[in-house]
Amino acid sequence: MKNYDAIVIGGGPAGLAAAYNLKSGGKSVAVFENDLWGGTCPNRGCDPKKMLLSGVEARDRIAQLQGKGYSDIPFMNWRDIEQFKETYTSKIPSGSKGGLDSAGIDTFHGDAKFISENEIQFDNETFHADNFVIAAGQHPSILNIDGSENLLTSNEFLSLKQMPKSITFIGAGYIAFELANIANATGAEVHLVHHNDRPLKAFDSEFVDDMVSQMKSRGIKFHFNVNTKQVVKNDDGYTLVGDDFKLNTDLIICATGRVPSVEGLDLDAAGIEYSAKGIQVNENLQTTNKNIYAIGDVIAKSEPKLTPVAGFEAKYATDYLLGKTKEPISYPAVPTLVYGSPKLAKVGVSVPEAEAAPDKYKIVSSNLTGWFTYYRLNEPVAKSKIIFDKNQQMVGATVLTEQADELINLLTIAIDKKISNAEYTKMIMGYPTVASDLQYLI
Ligand SMILES: Cc1cc2nc3c(=O)[nH]c(=O)nc-3n(C[C@H](O)[C@H](O)[C@H](O)COP(=O)(O)OP(=O)(O)OC[C@H]3O[C@@H](n4cnc5c(N)ncnc54)[C@H](O)[C@@H]3O)c2cc1C
Ligand SMILES: NC(=O)c1ccc[n+]([C@@H]2O[C@H](COP(=O)([O-])OP(=O)(O)OC[C@H]3O[C@@H](n4cnc5c(N)ncnc54)[C@H](O)[C@@H]3O)[C@@H](O)[C@H]2O)c1
Repeated sequence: MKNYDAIVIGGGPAGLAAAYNLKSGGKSVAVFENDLWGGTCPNRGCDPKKMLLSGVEARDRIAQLQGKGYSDIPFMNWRDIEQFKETYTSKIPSGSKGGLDSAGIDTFHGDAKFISENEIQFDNETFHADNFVIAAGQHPSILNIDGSENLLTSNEFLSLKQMPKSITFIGAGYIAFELANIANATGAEVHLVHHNDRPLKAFDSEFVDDMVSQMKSRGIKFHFNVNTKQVVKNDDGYTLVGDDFKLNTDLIICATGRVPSVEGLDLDAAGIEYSAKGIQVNENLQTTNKNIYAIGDVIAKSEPKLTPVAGFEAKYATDYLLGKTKEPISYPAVPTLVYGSPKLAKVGVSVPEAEAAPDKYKIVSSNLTGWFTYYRLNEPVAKSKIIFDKNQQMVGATVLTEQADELINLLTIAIDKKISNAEYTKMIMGYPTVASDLQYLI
């Protein structure tokens, strides 16, 4: 039997951050990973996606400057950019494991399962620990339909060796929008099939409609209110079948959500309760077994399932475990972003929330296309909705622009640190930039 102070299950952003914090807190630590060291974000999520987006952004810039210095819109060469992405992702697993080795954290690769409240079994050996941290993340869900074996997921899309002539995404959430936009920049025929007519349902519908219009203008074909019933393989691709709907396509990516990776862990043996939404945790991120914590995408929570949230929870849970805090977890404002063309982002109080409580909130809508920062890039759409409380303090924002990824972070700082307009104007920002515009937004 092997003994550790703490065992972490999952070597993604949450698990790695937890392991390092526990080790630097003086604990003996082991991490178990059953797939790629580094987890979803750097191997099959945020980072490879955003590397591919670099090419889309370059193309968008050129497209916006037609007749203003440029006269052709090049397609993105998929094989080249995919290989560029690979130069980054191929080093992640060894780099992630190497970091743990150098820190003196033991690593084990393969499947482990709980056999009691404080033991797991791995390779016919029993491992005991005083505490466990479960950070097993999520994996893509696949529709339960006839022909589901013909569906691929974001995992395979991000490493396709060749972009097919036509590609179809089922779903209209973050993944479908982001990957459809990338495929479109290569010149592929792109379809997006959705079971209702409310894509990106967590976002302001007016801005989503603008984003859909932009993507349509680039040639992406949206098929709303189509309930996918079956996928049939044929000689030269697949047919997606819905009620009164048929679509022939070369490849189909299922992007209908992600599910917690709990199967195989035998959580019941450790007294840990969970549901289809994830592992149940309390305000200290303890599971129903108080010695076992769960963090990151694998937990059932209302906060968005994102890398920085996973890291925040890892720091909190392990600080709590180390006795560094006794407070319940308290999340700061969490920005969320859809990396399309343009990018859509929100933080804090949402537009529907503000609309439902006009006595509490004021919404200031701005068309930013004429503002210098956006005008110089000739952005076709750039808009913001900033939400203020009764004290004129900004409490929420939704923005739609190519530069939303930078803008939303500045707005997040202002919301989180309660920076007023008067305070902001006391600072000097580099000009002309997204940051220097902020004094006119908040
Ligand atoms: C296509 C895509 C794009 C994304 N883009 C963004 C983005 O732009 N920004 C953002 O913030 N977030 C993004 N995300 C979400 C982000 O990747 C996750 O929120 C983040 O990776 C969560 O970290 P985690 O450590 O909780 O889980 P993961 O990163 O999923 O890590 C969990 C690890 O546990 C391992 N594991 C699972 N079961 C076991 C087991 N039984 N034993 C041992 N190991 C196990 C898994 O193999 C995995 O390595 C994206 C996700 C996807 C899929
Ligand atoms: N930029 C980012 O931060 C980013 C990017 C990608 C993924 N992520 C993370 O990954 C998670 C999963 O992303 P996702 O896009 O798979 O999930 P999602 O929950 O954002 O979207 C799933 C979509 O599939 C639709 N859907 C469900 N069942 C369907 C069906 N039967 N037919 C057609 N459509 C159906 C849903 O209505 C929804 O629009 C996100 O919630 C987020 O946490 C984040």
